[in-house]
Amino acid sequence: MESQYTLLLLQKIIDAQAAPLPGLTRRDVWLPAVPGKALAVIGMRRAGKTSFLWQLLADRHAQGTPREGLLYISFEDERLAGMQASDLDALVEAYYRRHPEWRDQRHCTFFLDEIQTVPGWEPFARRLLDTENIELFLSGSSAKLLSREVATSMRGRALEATVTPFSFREALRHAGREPGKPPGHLTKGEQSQLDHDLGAYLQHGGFAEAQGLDTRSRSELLRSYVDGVLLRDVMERHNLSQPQVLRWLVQQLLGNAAGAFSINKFHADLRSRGVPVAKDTLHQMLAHLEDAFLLHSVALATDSIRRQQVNPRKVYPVDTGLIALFDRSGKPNTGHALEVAVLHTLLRSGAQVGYVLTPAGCEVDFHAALPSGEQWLVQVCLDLGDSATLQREVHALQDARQQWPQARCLLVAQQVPPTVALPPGIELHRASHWLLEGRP
Ligand SMILES: Nc1ncnc2c1ncn2[C@@H]1O[C@H](COP(=O)(O)OP(=O)(O)OP(=O)(O)O)[C@@H](O)[C@H]1O
Repeated sequence: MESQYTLLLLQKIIDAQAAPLPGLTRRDVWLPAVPGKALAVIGMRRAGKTSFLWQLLADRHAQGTPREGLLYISFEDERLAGMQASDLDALVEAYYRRHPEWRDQRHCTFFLDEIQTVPGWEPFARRLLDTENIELFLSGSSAKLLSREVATSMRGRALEATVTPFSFREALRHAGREPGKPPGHLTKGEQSQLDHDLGAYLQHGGFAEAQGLDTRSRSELLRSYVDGVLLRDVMERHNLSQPQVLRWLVQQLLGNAAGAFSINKFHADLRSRGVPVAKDTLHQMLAHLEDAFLLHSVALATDSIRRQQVNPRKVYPVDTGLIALFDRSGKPNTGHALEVAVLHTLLRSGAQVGYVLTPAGCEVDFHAALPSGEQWLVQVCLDLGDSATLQREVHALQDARQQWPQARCLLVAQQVPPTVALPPGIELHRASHWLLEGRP
């Protein structure tokens, strides 16, 4: 079917297929392997979704699919403004006009970026899967291509892969310093470089564009990312009218990264200052911030829904680099940054994560239920140098283990003393190794 966009789409196809493959840092994103489904690549703005689509395309090419069988199209193009769902068929027509040999017998792959700019694109995407034998990867701005909406609108025909800022290993790879051997085999000099790199990663975070920037430029960049989320992904998208309340909320949440947050307390505080806002609005704002991937909240690990509801959630930013933006102490908050990095490592491995508060009042940072069925109790600690700290952390793990006797107990510490006596069943891991490996 001809459309006013056919010629333009044809030109975009020719240009995209002639473009050299970008030299990107390889991402270790987990992909669900379910044939016949579209894969929606989601994540916070600037986390690297488009780049990851290109990685997937390059992988297909390396595995033998010629470039003609791989089509990347970005709909974020002012010349396509006004395109409607009915015009999307023109894309398939333009593609087959250029590559008639792929129409019948071959299995081509489309990478549709910023697809959400075409209203009503979902039936088109479903049809590509069902009738055209086209494998489909989708990505879009987190403001519009929200995970649960993709799931609903694609009627179960799409699965998701989440792209986060670089992990520690990916950040090292980006800098050309990924160790080529297991961390346990590093020389003293290599280990000391790795520890130094970890310190930098915890401060600077993993956004690709923030790597290697000086402090002031990095703050400006990360602030612009956060502003983009607040303005476009939350305020504009959800038609909210209290920008200042949203800013206070974010300051409160991220100024206390890895801390417990109570909407009730925050609401009471605003009321006492004469700010009229409904508690429900605050709950919604928090949910929108999570949907936009700016932060992740962790509930108490328990089977009791009631206990989960009455206990506050702990809130973690998507990236350690954001901590310094909101911290008012003026000192680098490395302890919290390490907790954030450990949490994201657990989440990347597909774990369900909660925090632990034992009946005796001991706290353990994370209980992680892994897809394999394994359970871990993870205590994160900066420095285990003094024996009182060590004893306290070990005691908390032992106490928590009474609730989860099957769980492995891990102490993950940035500074590990050369010799340390631990009771049976408690494993000690150097943070730089644990984050590098992604699992013990
Ligand atoms: N794997 C990577 N290697 C090198 N640079 C990267 C990588 N991933 C992202 N970047 C850089 O980070 C920036 C943002 O990446 P990208 O456009 O892929 O993110 P996005 O999530 O699609 O952004 P948006 O939310 O704006 O659509 C770009 O400048 C890109 O070059």
